[in-house]
Amino acid sequence: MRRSAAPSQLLKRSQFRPPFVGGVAKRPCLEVKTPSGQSPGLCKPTQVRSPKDILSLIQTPGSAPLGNCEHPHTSDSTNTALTDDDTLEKNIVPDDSPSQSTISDQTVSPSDKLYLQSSYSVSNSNNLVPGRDFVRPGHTQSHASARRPLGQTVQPGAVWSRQVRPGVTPPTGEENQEPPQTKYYSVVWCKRSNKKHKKWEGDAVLIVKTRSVVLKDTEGREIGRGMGYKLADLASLQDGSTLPVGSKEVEIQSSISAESFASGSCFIGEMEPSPATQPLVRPRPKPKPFRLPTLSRPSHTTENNRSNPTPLFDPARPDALVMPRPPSQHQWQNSNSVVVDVVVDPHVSGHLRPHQQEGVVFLYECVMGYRTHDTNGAILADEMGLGKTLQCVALVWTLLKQDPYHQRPVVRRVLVVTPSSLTVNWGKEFTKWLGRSRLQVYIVDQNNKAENFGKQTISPVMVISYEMFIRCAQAIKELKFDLMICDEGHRLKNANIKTASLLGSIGCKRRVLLTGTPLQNDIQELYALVEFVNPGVLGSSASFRHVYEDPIVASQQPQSTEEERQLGTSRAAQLNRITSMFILRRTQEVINRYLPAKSEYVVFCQPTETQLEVYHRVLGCRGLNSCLAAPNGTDTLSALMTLRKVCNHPALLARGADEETVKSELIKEVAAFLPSHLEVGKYEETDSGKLAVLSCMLWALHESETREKIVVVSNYTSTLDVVAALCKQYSYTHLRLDGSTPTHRRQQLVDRFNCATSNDFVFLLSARAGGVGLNLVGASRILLYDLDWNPATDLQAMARVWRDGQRKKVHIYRLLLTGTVDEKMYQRQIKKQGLSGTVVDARESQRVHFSVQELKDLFTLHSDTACLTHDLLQCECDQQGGQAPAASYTQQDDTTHRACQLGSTSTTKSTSSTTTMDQLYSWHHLAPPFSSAVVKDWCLEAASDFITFIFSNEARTEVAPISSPSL
Ligand SMILES: Nc1ncnc2c1ncn2[C@@H]1O[C@H](COP(=O)(O)OP(=O)(O)OP(=O)(O)O)[C@@H](O)[C@H]1O
Ligand SMILES: [Mg+2]
Repeated sequence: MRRSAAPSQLLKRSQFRPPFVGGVAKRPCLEVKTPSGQSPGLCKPTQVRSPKDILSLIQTPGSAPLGNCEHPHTSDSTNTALTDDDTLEKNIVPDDSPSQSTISDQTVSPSDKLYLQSSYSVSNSNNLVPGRDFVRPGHTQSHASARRPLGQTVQPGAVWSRQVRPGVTPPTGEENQEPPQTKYYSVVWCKRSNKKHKKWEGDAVLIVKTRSVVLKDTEGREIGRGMGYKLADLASLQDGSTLPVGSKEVEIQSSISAESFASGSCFIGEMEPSPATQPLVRPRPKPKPFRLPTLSRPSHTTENNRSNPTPLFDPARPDALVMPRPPSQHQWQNSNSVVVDVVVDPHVSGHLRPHQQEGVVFLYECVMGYRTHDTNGAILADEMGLGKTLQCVALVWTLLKQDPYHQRPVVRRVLVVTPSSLTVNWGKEFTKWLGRSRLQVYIVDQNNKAENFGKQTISPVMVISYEMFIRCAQAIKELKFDLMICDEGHRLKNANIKTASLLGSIGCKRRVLLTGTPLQNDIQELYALVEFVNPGVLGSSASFRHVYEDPIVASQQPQSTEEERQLGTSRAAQLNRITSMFILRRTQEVINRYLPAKSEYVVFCQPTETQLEVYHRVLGCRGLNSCLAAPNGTDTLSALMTLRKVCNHPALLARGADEETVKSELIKEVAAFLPSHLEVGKYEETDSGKLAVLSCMLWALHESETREKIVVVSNYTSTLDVVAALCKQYSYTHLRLDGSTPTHRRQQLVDRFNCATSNDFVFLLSARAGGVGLNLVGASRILLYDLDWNPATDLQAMARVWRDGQRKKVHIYRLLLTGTVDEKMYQRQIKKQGLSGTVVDARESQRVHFSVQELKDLFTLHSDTACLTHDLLQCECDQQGGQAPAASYTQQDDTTHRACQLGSTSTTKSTSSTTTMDQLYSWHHLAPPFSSAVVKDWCLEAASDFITFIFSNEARTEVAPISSPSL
């Protein structure tokens, strides 16, 4: 290897700064809401109902509203604040009229006796869908009188409540009674009137508290409230009772259980699994001793294979992966068919890891509609590198060739939509696992036009990038695909973007969405993704917001009441229960044993004099201070971006270094006082602490005999220019993949880099263009030159190297400039604030919201510390990896042990999630001098002159034998 002077020898320490030294309890009250179809009087949506069942459900004897009488205080408005019941008591309207009225038999016609509660469509469907299963406005019921019990007297004072039942003494002395529990009723409502025949306008849920009620429509929106009712009146509500609520009048249809309200199923409907669906986690299917009886057989079938079908692959093989058989209801719907075992081709199934087998079964059940009725979508949200592609390959190949009813294959055409950097990779994965002879893939590019796909018969699978898809959407719509797979599907999290709406309009109901990024951080995004794969399952956007989002968000507020917390928890649990029927997520722990060990380092780099000077100047800028005075998304981001550029390299602020610098007012202001030696394209190591560290590390790695390669990741292409210039200066061979790399070049670059015999030493990767999906296992080291606000983006980047197929020990480095915004961003990540709904993505400027206090903190430079983050931990260790005298940092997780000791391996379990404060506390904490005994990484050691602090952690795994397909 070429011997050259180490950059650390060329860089003078003098160019750097000298080293641093060192509620009020509420009475129980109830709310009522409109059942979106779940009243006990109705059958469970999943049950198949006989006509008799249905009749019994819709025949409801009941009582009717009585004439006009005194009303409690009621209102329609959502603006009227419902006071605490204590207050309410003071407002109670005296309601003690002694008069009684009698309902005459004459008001009831015989036909009224059979009251058709037609509010709910009795559908065979699994879920009750608002808008489909709720009563439609305008539905007239002339049954009001019919629901009155005949000849009974009613307390007019209690007027709107149901009549007193015979033998029941009207309650008196309310003030001595225990406040009743909150109750919930399914009701119909209409405008208040004296008309005999009510024209019910819709369903609702009535929440009855001690003396007050709340009326919510089927989407969970409040449409009325009332207060000052008599305890006895509310206590005696029954089916058929009527009650005024604001300017509305409601009639009780049935009561709703507290559980149904708590879960929200009274609004959204219950989503039950298909009766015969097996639990997901099951042992590998065993061959069955007997063939299941055929439900029915087409009478006209005479061919032997139709009447006596055999599975395509032997289900009796010991390692056979046999798909679950259709549940009985599914079989009924295909009553002319025989059932035959669907067995995954052993050529593929032999390679599947246990979690992948489970994933294939899950996907199969979802797209076949076995897990739930009427839905055929699934989200496979396994963490990065778990082999989602292989699971899809196994699914596609199975569905293309087999059918449980032994008719025609379940799918004939499959559409795979991926980011442009992954189209070729999908082709390669199909070939890798199936071989070219089994299946060929049609990758849309300049040579293979989307519209020509229909003209060829060789390949049933089209792979297309999202960008290309937008251009060819019309042609693709006409091609009629039976299964659609959207890779890195979190980009569809916003239903309004063109890609999502165009993909949604493709008439293909079997949809699989793949994403390695967590879904649960933004509940609206979760809704958008679910709505894409299984439209309607979570109700309308409005009902989802009222029923799930608002209560869940409210329960997470620090000032939330106990009642709000309980409701939020149960709604979240219900949401989880519903989505778990079609969302599967496994963490990297399931493949850790197949992966080599990895070491992680957070490296705090010493700022140069130039950096400190420019940083200070930027902080003093007018533009930045006006941003503090009146924060707004765009200016804040621009200010943060400017500071981050100083951290990466101050020459990036020279005008014309990138497009941003031309646009930004702040940068224009900064450019005026930039030291004159900083020029575009002249990126000296002596001007940037991070570049100096990187330079030393690259040199050490290049000079070593290990022949290791490294991936360098940045969020900015301009920063990649800086690193590219460094590589050029030292003649390091390098490849680069960023947004400007043509799609067809991307996989070529990846393949070339991964090739063991290639000389390419550095792979420069833009986190945005290539952070997801790529396999860069040719490198065993990866360095994140800067961080993203979203920790998931960083995790995605790191997973490019530490993934299945990697055989060497992996080293992951993150560079931060000490005391600067770099550290602040990192702290937000470890404090789990990165995604907490305030900062989601710096690219989405309109979504960035900081408080003034947060901004002040972000815009403060701490030049007197070796590691602000270590200070934040309040750790009193010896900073040489040794043990702290006593753990002064309050650990939330008792199981985390303090492990500043050398050689100790963190017991941190999650290797794939963002490191937390607790976990960081248990890492090794290292301050200079960095001897090799302390640092244990010769690359870092080479750069130790420019490092102020290091956090390091080693995750060792029991390495299982790595099985690769024989290709
Ligand atoms: N069972 C297996 N045996 C060996 N290698 C496997 C296996 N499953 C997957 N791999 C390999 O692991 C690598 C990662 O798989 P894949 O790209 O499908 O991951 P992923 O889940 O899509 O991750 P990401 O979210 O990062 O896209 C690929 O190179 C793939 O070929
Ligand atoms: Mg992938």
